[in-house]
Amino acid sequence: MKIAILTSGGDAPGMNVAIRAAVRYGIKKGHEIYGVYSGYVGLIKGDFVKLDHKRMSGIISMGGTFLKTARLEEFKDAKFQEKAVENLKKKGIEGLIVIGGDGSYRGALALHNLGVKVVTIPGTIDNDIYGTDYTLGFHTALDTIVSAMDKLRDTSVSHQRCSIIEVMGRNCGDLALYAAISGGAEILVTPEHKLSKEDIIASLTQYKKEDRTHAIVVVTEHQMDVFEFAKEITEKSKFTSVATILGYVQRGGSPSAQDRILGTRMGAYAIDLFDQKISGVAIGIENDRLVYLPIGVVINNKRPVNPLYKLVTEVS
Ligand SMILES: Nc1ncnc2c1ncn2[C@@H]1O[C@H](COP(=O)(O)OP(=O)(O)OP(=O)(O)O)[C@@H](O)[C@H]1O
Ligand SMILES: O=P(O)(O)OC[C@H]1O[C@](O)(CO)[C@@H](O)[C@@H]1O
Ligand SMILES: [Mg+2]
Repeated sequence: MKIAILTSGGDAPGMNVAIRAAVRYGIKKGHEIYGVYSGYVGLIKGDFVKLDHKRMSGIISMGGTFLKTARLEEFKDAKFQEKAVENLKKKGIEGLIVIGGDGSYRGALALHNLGVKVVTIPGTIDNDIYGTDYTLGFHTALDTIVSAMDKLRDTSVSHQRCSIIEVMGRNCGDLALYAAISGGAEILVTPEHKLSKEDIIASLTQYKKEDRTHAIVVVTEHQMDVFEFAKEITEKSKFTSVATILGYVQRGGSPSAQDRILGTRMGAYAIDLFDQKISGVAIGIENDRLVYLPIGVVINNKRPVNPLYKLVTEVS
């Protein structure tokens, strides 16, 4: 069978690993594997490249995605989706592996509904996809955040400051939550765990009275203007505060061993699913076992609130 593979949405460390596994395992299983450049952009342009074992050499340790990625608003339009199907048909490609986040999954479902055999792999640092404990790239991004937090802690302690750290995650607080636990943050603000500014300032005022030398506040993006809030904390709590937005550094870097294993397992599993004539599904990992669910189910469900939230308050 001819199978194409693309990466879409924000890049995530581990995407290359999943491509590598799907290509090498897929070829061993007798398939022809094609890469599509720049996600859905390449699909509507017919920008395909045949991939072989050798082309995968060396990419296991590379961050980003060698196939490039894109966000393409127009892909919500049926006209462009039909063009993509036409281009796949022209090449005789029957199967498509989409590696991306929830938005990319919507495009994948549209293609599945138009008759393409699609399997999706959760590739996003945000960990915001239903039906999987972890998305590919989440753990590497988390490691990057924790290493930055350790550095920020050093300077916070030296200057006896409060450090506010804004991390990515879009509408999901998992990066902030796991970072708060791993980096020993005092306060955590996420979409699932909102705290009022007054409550945060009251806690920091109390910490200052207790003579704590520093404090770390981790905040998911889009929750507040962290620079303005740092000024407000400094004025009201007397705990001198500085804000750092970690930004795109969180999306880059060599995938962690954990993401390499996850990417390899998921890439190979996608091929196994095609071989079992299963498609229209999203791959996930639950309790360390590979699983799959219909893409529509994954898109239409929200992840339950993470039970780890309890831990943050208990150990801060
Ligand atoms: N409803 C939809 N129908 C068809 N295609 C869609 C739809 N929503 C999103 N897409 C396609 O998927 C692309 C990626 O979506 P989005 O920007 O939400 O990123 P993502 O895949 O969720 O990844 P991340 O959140 O990690 O950046 C969009 O630019 C668009 O091309
Ligand atoms: O690259 P862009 O389009 O600015 O996207 C940023 C968004 O992408 C993500 O990094 C996920 O890939 C989110 O955490 C963030 O909100
Ligand atoms: Mg998304």
